[in-house]
Amino acid sequence: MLAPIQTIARPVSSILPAAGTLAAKRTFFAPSEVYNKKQVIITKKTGLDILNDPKLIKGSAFTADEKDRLGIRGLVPPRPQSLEAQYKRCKTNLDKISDPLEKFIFLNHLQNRNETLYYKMIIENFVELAPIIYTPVVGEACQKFHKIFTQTRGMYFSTADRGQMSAVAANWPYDDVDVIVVTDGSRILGLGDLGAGGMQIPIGKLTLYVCGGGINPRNVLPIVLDVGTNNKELLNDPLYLGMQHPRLQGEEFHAFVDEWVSAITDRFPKAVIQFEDFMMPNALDLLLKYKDQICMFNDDIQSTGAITLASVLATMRARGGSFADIKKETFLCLGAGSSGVGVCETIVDCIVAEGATREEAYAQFYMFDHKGLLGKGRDDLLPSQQVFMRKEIEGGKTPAELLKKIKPTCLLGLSTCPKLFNKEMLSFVASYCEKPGIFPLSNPTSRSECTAEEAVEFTDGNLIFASGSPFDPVEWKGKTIQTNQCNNSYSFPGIGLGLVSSRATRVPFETFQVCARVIASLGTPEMLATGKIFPDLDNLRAVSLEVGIEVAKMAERMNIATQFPPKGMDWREWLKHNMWQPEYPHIVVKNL
Ligand SMILES: NC(=O)C1=CN([C@@H]2O[C@H](COP(=O)(O)OP(=O)(O)OC[C@H]3O[C@@H](n4cnc5c(N)ncnc54)[C@H](OP(=O)(O)O)[C@@H]3O)[C@@H](O)[C@H]2O)C=CC1
Ligand SMILES: CC(=O)C(=O)O
Ligand SMILES: [Mg+2]
Repeated sequence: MLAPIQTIARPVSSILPAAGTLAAKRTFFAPSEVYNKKQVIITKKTGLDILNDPKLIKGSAFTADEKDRLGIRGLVPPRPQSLEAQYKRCKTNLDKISDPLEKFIFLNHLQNRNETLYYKMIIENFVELAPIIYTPVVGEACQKFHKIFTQTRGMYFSTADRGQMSAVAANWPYDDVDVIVVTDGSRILGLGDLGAGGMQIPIGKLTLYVCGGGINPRNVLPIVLDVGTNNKELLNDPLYLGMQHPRLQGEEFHAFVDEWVSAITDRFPKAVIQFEDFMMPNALDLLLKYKDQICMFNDDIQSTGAITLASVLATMRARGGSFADIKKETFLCLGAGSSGVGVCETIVDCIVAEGATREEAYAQFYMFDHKGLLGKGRDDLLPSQQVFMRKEIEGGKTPAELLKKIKPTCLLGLSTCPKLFNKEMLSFVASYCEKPGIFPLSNPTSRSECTAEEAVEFTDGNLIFASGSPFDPVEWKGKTIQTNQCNNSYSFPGIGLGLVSSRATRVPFETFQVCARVIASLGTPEMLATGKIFPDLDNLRAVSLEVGIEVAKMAERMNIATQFPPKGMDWREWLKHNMWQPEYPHIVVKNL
């Protein structure tokens, strides 16, 4: 059960523009597929074409009437079975597999065979299967993409398609696309450049959009921009599936992405575009270039910022304080890449909303990269990093050298380097701070800055723990200390639901502030007392609904919404209504 949203000290609406006269702007759009209580698909396909389409197939669940109407009588077993019975058979077979990558491959095949059954499987077993289709196992699947590949999914735009991207975009067979997740595979989790193998990340993220955010799976599109790879092993591997040349850089890279953005927004003007796992500085440069032009955001920079801010705000609550206490925190952040900078900027935005100046807010941060502190004398920093520079301290000093001076109350790990949160650091922080925030956020598990066991042992159980990849709760001195997953998978599905339901034209920075405050308010006092700061992953749909409602309302207040609840419905009802459920559709055959 979720706690009701608490009233927040300073409502985010106060930092947003006042709503205009919205009534005049309402454009009640025509009833669409999701508007029907029963999902209906109209197709011209019949016979084997239906059985070979993962969006249409029902396998043994076709009724006698459907078998006749769709021309498949005799092509499937005679006794109709329910989706429930199919699910049970499939889960029994999945449970026989012990190797995580083999489970991934089984689920991958299921998705390519029968999408409805696949999404039902994930929704019903979210906590168990999210680590398979998402971090950590998806990381291994990306590394081995060219070795385990059997069937294509999504779209690839490569250097061979330059000058023809509109024609390539036209090849996608569905006109309605609500959400696109796109990567160039240059920084996949903390695993580096995996080239075209990065495709599993957009596929996994979109599964979370469907299962966690209720986005219609028929309207999602995973995309790889194949601009080459600098991964030497892949460049020399005869099985590699991507373009075997070095990555485009600089102007050539930007011209490539510009052409793609133009082609894709012409073809799918309603789509929300999530940029994912682009390396620095491209990740930030692309965000800054497109954020005011199209409906896009960068997941690693912005939705990671939202969920990490939520974790920090919820930590304030777990200590018995309020969101405003964030102004008293001291943050030590290991990692100054796209996520490190994005997370810290999102926290700065919140501190400013709580009444501090931007300078005061930046002064609460100590940021490190592999050369040490971003401090005096560092002339190698990007503008996005320079704002976090500590001009009063020599650049390059190590966290260990500065720990006693800075006395951080919150540790952020976005470094891709395992074990950086060591015993010395963790035990010191726990010696003066009540419930320090210990957030090793690097993925997959092998890159985590510490494990949950290490964090609990070295802090003697005095902590709030949230990690990028999942860790089990830890038994400590007769108590169970709860762990949390601070991953953007908690934030982007709800953000997407709100943006799609309101057909927002842009994704303003307020989106991520709204999202963070909603999620930070969801923990009950009982949960917070055990170290649990937000609901478990199996409540993700409920979390996404709350986030989505507030994001849609924000879009309305900011005059960027172009779609509104039909007469008689409020945003809550509208979003609930829009959330896709894993049920077989009614199929109608028409010569289109
Ligand atoms: N939990 C979540 O939801 C999310 C987690 N992440 C994870 O965060 C990690 C970082 O992602 P991202 O920022 O995009 O990656 P980047 O490659 O852009 O940045 C990595 C940063 O870590 C720094 N670094 C490397 N070694 C050390 C070290 N020993 N000490 C301190 N800093 C170090 C790098 O410094 P330098 O440039 O000097 O080498 C760089 O600033 C990844 O593992 C990713 O999976 C990302 C998004 C979401
Ligand atoms: C979670 C995520 O987006 C990442 O690790 O890159
Ligand atoms: Mg990512």
